[in-house]
Order: sequence, then C-alpha cells, then structure tokens
Amino acid sequence: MEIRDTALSDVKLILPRVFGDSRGFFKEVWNQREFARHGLNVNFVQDNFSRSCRNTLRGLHFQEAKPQGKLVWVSRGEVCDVAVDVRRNSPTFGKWVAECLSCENHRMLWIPPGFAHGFRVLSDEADFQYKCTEFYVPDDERCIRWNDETLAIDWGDVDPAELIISEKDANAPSLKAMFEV
Ligand SMILES: Cc1cn([C@H]2C[C@H](O)[C@@H](COP(=O)(O)OP(=O)(O)O[C@H]3O[C@@H](C)C(=O)[C@@H](O)[C@H]3O)O2)c(=O)[nH]c1=O
Repeated sequence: MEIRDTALSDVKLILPRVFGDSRGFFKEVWNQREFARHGLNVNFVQDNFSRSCRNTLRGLHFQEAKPQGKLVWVSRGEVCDVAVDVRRNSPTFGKWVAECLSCENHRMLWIPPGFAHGFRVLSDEADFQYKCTEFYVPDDERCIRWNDETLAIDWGDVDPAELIISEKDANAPSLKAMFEV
C-alpha cells in the first residue's frame, strides 16, 4: 500500500498493492498499521456504499460539529472525486483536489475531517465505498453547492443539464453563504 501526498498535503492518495492472478485480483483496501506508519491514526466507525448512474453528482457534503474523515474508493465503475478544504483557519481553506477513482486504477483517497466531499460518476454505473471516522449525524450535515463560483471545481466535460443531483444538493448554499467569507 503506497500513500502519497496530493496538492492538499492532508488529503492522501492511496495506491493499494494489487495481486493479480488467473482468478482475478486481491488487494487490501484498509490496513491500520500501514496508515499509522504514515502518521494517520484513524478510527473508523461506519462503512458506506452507494450505487449511482452516469452523471450522478453527490456532494459537496461535510459534518460541522462531528467532522468525518473518509477513506473512499470505487469498486465498480469510475468517478471524479473531489475534496474541498473547509477548515475555517486553514491556509488552504476553499482549495480542492480532484482525483479519478476507478475499479481499474484502484486509486483511493483519504479525506481527513474538515473537508467537504463530492463525486461525479463517469461510467454507466459506479459502486462507491467509504469508511468514516464519525457516525452520520443528519442535523450536523452541511452541503455546499457543487458549482460554487468561488470554488470553481472542474468536474470534467459535462453538460450541467445532464447531471443527476438530489434536491438537497441542488439547493445547497454557496461557500460564501455558508462561511460568511
Ligand atoms: C450519508 C448517509 C445517508 N443516510 C441516508 C439519509 C438519506 O435518507 C439517504 C441518502 O442520503 P444522501 O442523499 O445524503 O446520500 P449521499 O448524497 O450519497 O451522501 C453522501 O455523499 C457523499 C458525497 C459523502 O461524502 C457522504 O459522506 C454522504 O454525505 O441515506 C444514512 O442513513 N446514513 C448515512 O451515513
């Protein structure tokens, strides 16, 4: 398991070792000792799985009082995954990183607490899995508009009219409205 820095150094790109053979492949997706070796001492309490069709966009989501760290990967299909630093006093507040995660490239992201997260599905369908360091607290959940003009996230080549977005996400406030910045 290789753990690399991204443009936002607290967000890590994880490259599992993939053992392929005539049956298929094997990989470890989470190894506490490997994470700890890189200074990541995390305690996961919830595992999530979502299935989405092409051009579904989920996000951007975070929890305010009980921020969740997330280890995310794709077990079928391909997504453009985005993490946004929303830690108020961070020098990189409002900066984001995007990474293409797929069942082919085996890439995973570690998104620490204090980041908003979202993804767009690039394949016909995508199975998205993630481990969380805090339980889901619906009242604590916050959403930021996916096409916020301050963030200006590059979601790739897509007609916004073709995106499939929940009502909650479509009505999410801007970064400015959320943080009064
Ligand atoms: C996230 C979540 C949702 N739910 C329920 C609430 C709701 O009825 C239904 C669908 O919820 P949502 O529409 O919020 O699902 P979704 O838009 O997939 O939410 C997820 O988006 C990605 C981008 C994240 O980063 C996640 O942390 C999570 O916020 O599932 C749970 O029971 N537990 C959970 O942990």
